[in-house]
Amino acid sequence: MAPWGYEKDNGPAHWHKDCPIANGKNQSPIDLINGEVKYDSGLKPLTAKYVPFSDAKFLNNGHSVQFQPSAGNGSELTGGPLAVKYNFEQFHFHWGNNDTEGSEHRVDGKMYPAELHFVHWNSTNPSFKDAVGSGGPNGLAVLGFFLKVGAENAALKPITDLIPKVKDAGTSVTVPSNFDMQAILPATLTDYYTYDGSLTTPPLAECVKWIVFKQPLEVSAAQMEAFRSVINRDGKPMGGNYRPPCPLHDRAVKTSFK
Ligand SMILES: COc1ccc([C@H]2OC(=S)NC2=O)c(OC)c1
Ligand SMILES: [Zn+2]
Repeated sequence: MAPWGYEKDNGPAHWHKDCPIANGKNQSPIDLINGEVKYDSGLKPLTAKYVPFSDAKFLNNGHSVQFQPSAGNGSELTGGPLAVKYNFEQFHFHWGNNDTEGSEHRVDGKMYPAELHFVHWNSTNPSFKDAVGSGGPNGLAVLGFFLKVGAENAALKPITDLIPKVKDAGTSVTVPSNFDMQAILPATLTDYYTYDGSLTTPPLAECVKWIVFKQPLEVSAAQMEAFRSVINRDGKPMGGNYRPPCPLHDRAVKTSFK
């Protein structure tokens, strides 16, 4: 099989050939159906502490654009549905070629123009890679933020301004050390959906505690156009780099809100 992608000949319907777990019972993304979720009063507040990065890269890996600090930077996530501390690893995006599509998760069937994933790994593992392979849904904790078109996102501007420098697959650029990642997050990390799921691209490992926020972040039309100018490893626009929803099977989706 050609390396996996999102085209007709290598897209999500083909992934099971190299990754049989694609047809597993804990796959992501899913459609978050409000009539089927259950409020869980036991969910604690989430705390994310992102410390300034000395050397971080913004890169085009052929299927997304990704912010990646050097390992062991000390940024961490605790609370919510998480039993232990998780270390920040990277954040990246999924988006569409128009405003009606692009997010991986959906809410009552609605897609947003993009979705931002903040990736963290369970600190009881020696590394991110070990956490991915640790088995069970507590290896990674991924915060999912929907993006909708509106006001310019000043916190994401230092990143979206770098996009022209990573237009082509395999390119990367150093991120200015004054980039404040904490500013991207809403002031309080409340109102989220949480469920056990997987990576949304190969290897599709079922190692993710998902935390998807109900309130979308806003980005400007110009910022969305910046994402749509990115080219993938096949030399085509990267937009459309989202997996369609997977069956819920017998999983429960809990909410921190009524
Ligand atoms: C080996 O590391 C990986 C591999 C794939 C993914 C995909 O799974 C989700 S979620 N988004 C993705 O693009 C990943 O993200 C955490 C990390
Ligand atoms: Zn992702």
